[in-house]
Amino acid sequence: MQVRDCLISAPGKAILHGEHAVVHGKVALAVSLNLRTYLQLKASSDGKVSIKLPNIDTFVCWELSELRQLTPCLSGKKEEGQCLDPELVKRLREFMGLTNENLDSSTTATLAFLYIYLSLFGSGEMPSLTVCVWSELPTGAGLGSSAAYSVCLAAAVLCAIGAIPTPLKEWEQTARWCQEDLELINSWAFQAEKIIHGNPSGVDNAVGTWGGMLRFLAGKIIPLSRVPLLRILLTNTKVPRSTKVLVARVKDKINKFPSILIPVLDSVDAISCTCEKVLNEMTCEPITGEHYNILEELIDINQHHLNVMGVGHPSLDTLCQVTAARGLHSKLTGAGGGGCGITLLRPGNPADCIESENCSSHSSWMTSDSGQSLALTLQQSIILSMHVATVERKNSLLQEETSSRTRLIVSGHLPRPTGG
Ligand SMILES: Nc1ncnc2c1ncn2[C@@H]1O[C@H](COP(=O)(O)OP(=O)(O)OP(=O)(O)O)[C@@H](O)[C@H]1O
Ligand SMILES: C[C@@](O)(CCO)CC(=O)[O-]
Ligand SMILES: [Mg+2]
Repeated sequence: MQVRDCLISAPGKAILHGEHAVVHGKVALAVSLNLRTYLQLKASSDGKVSIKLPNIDTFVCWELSELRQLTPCLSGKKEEGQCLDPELVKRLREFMGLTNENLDSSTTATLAFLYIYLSLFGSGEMPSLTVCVWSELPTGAGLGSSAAYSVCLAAAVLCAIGAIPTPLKEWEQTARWCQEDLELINSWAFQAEKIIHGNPSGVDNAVGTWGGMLRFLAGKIIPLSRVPLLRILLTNTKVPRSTKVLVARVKDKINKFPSILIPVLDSVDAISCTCEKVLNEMTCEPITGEHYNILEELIDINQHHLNVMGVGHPSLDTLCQVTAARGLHSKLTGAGGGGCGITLLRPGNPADCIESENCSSHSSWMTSDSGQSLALTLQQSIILSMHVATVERKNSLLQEETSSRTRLIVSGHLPRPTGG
């Protein structure tokens, strides 16, 4: 079987409010970034299936004959991807020789790939192909790298089996899928996220699939079309962490202290709803300092709640302290435990004042892989701007590499990963 080559791209995301609470049925507000993951699928004729994941130093190749042995248990359903097939997961784990639950980056990404490949191709003729995925997103830093990876995988394999069209015409720069196709992509991406996260809410893959800013509640996705211009500083503490571990930690805490933690989750829900209301007001009436006061207080309260849930980290505390000393308010974004934080900037706060300040006294808190100090690392902070105007909504999941018009624009740069 020969599949069609394709190039897919999906965005990362930042969560403004609602991380972790969203896993327990509460509201989250999230927005896509113009930092993206790219996937190239190429047909091959060597009787092998290969994956190249340069960001995580993973290069694996299987004979088709090996993979065929894993297929008899498959139901071959391509219409939906809501529940993981436990039998296939078990076989894959045995095939890969996995015994424990907490897997490294490479194993998790490989497992997610094999799950999607075998679920979708397993009931028919299995094609020989090479998949290469590379990303502008830092891996495991709270910006939805796993979801962007999952969305790309799902879209590419669905295209390859012909379950969704390859809508790209020669003269078009970007491809669009209809709502039904996007829902199918999202549902399979959700499965891949389950392999990576254990118990994801689905918010990250929804943003990766649809882009823009959205409100997410118990699987329901509501695009937010009226959003004011906000500038948000995004800072990577570079402290590695795993979303799966953090989500499990919060669940344990809720089970241990339900009467204490459930009100915290309800409060986070109220924060997301209040934030949404204020953002909406800011598009209808002149923006005042009071709007910013409320947004800042919501950030502070939520950060305290996230600490109570046990997903803070000293590096994030330092981010909050360093920015508070400059009158700015920060919280973690994504799963926490390290990773990235967001800082709300008021219109008068020039970002360069933050970068140019002498931060050497904090040189130990955000030491990067190469031993750079905070002063240097802060230059790797990036400013996000949410656009006021509702630009024409484009699918943020593209089939060709072009700049997409998502609603959160990153100016400045995170380092591009090597090997991409
Ligand atoms: N570019 C990539 N190539 C291959 N695998 C990737 C890539 N990006 C992410 N992954 C997979 O996703 C895992 C990281 O997912 P994780 O959910 O822990 O972090 P995140 O998605 O970046 O943050 P958050 O879930 O808080 O937004 C990696 O360990 C790897 O398995
Ligand atoms: C921590 C979490 O709420 C957000 C991770 O970006 C997990 C999830 O919603 O799946
Ligand atoms: Mg993730």
